[in-house]
Parts: sequence; structure tokens; C-alpha cells
Amino acid sequence: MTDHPSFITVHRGSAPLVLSLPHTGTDIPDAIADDLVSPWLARKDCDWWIETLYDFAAGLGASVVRTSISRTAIDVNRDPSGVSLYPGQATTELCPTTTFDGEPLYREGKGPDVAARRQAYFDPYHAALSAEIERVRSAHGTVVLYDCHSIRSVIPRLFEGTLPNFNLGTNSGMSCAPDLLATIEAICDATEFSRVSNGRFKGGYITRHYGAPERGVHAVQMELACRTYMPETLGPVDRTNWPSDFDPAYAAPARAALTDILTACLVFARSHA
Ligand SMILES: N=CN[C@@H](CCC(=O)O)C(=O)O
Repeated sequence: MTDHPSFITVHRGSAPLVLSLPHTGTDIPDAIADDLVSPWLARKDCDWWIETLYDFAAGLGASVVRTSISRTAIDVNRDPSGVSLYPGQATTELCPTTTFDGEPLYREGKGPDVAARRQAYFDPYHAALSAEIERVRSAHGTVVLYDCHSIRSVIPRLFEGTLPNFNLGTNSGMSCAPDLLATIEAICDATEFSRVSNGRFKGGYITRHYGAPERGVHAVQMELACRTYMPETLGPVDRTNWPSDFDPAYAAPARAALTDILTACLVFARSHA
């Protein structure tokens, strides 16, 4: 149970809260990197600094599961069968062939070996995450799974205009109890930041697959617009301005709100134990 490959890290906490960090990895195995257009493009859609932003969570007693492998190698937040998250709409695949903006990731004639990557990198992440969810659920009876994400605020290929700061996804209400979502919404709405629930981002594979309120697993995806916690140019980005550095002072208001949200998740789980 503790034998994970080195690219998976699991922090085991004692509280009924599990954080998933599926998109903070920047590692790209050499054999894959050789086929890619550029290292910068390959990491452009990383959820930058999210592991740093949430580094207080372990102190709350939360468990934290992370992969250091880039989503460009394989996206652990996509259905492994290849079914699109949003049929008929622009999105990225299990092994993305383009960035969010539509730029090709692979050199001419190159592409992913999806089955091999699934076995090597997708399956270990889900083995670790599912084991941690079950460990915590059986200890407490109820667990909140909080899937941590971020995305640039302006990506015309994916959505119109500028994304709200907080984008909550609960698989259109199916992945958690309504009162948990309502509590998180109230915390967001008491801040200076904007918020939408089940808007453009309704939760990816992790939220949809593990969220089972009737079994005591309540899953919520938090998609932060990047400007919420890091300086961001609103519009096309390039190597000179993306990613910007993590600035703790800039991130402080977002971190305060996220601390309140995770604390509320714990109160919810403990009151439903
Ligand atoms: N930063 C990542 N965003 C998620 C969004 C999933 C969803 O559509 O809700 C992703 O691509 O996996």
C-alpha cells in the first residue's frame, strides 16, 4: 500500500479531508520530451504553484496526493477510456496533443503511446488516490475529496471572456452533498473574489469518478483563475511572462479564503461522521 513510484507523493493525514494535486507536475520523461515541440509549451498549462498555495493543508490534518508528472505526458483528470469531459466542446484529452490554446504539443509525425502512459503514470496516481480516500473514509465514515486546480483567466478556445476567480465543480451537484457546496459558496461570496458553481468547469474525471455522497465520499473541484493567486497577464502569454513567480504577499487573500474553505470541509466531514 505504501509502495508508490517516486513520482507519486502521498502525505497521510489524520483528518477526514483528502487533497488531490493532479496537474502541478512538471516532469516529462526524456523519451516523451524528445517528441515534443518545446519544454515551455509542454508546461504552459501546468497548474502553476498550486502545491505551494495549498502547503498549509497538511497542517490542518489533510492528506495530500500529488504526481510530479506533467499533464502533457498523461492527464490523470481525464477518463482513461478516452471519453471526453465535454463532448462537442473544446477540451484536452487523456494524452493531450495540443495546449489549451490549441498549439500542437508534438513534432510532426510524433504522438503519444496512450496505453503505455496509462499503465506507467495514470494507474499509479489512481491507486494512490483511491487507497487514501478509502483509508480516510473507513477511519471517519465520511471524507471530503478536494481536487485542486488552476487555469489562466483568459483562454478564448475554452471559454468566453474572463473566468470568475473561484470555479467550483461538483458534477452539476452530483459529487457532494448540497450543503457542503452551499457552505463553500458562502465563503467564496464573502470575499473580494468572484465565483461560479458548475459553470464552464463542472469537475473533471477525479471529481466525477470518486464523488459518491451516498458512500460518504464528497468530491469538490476548485478551479482557481490564476490571477486569483499569481500575477497574470490577461491575454496571450509567452515565455517572457508565463509563468510568473509565486509571490506569497500576492497570494495571501486567496490563501486566507482557501484556509476557510478547507476548514469548512473538515467541519462538514466531522459533522457527518
Ligand atoms: N486546470 C485544470 N482544469 C481541469 C478542469 C476540469 C473540468 O473541466 O472541470 C482539467 O483540465 O482537468
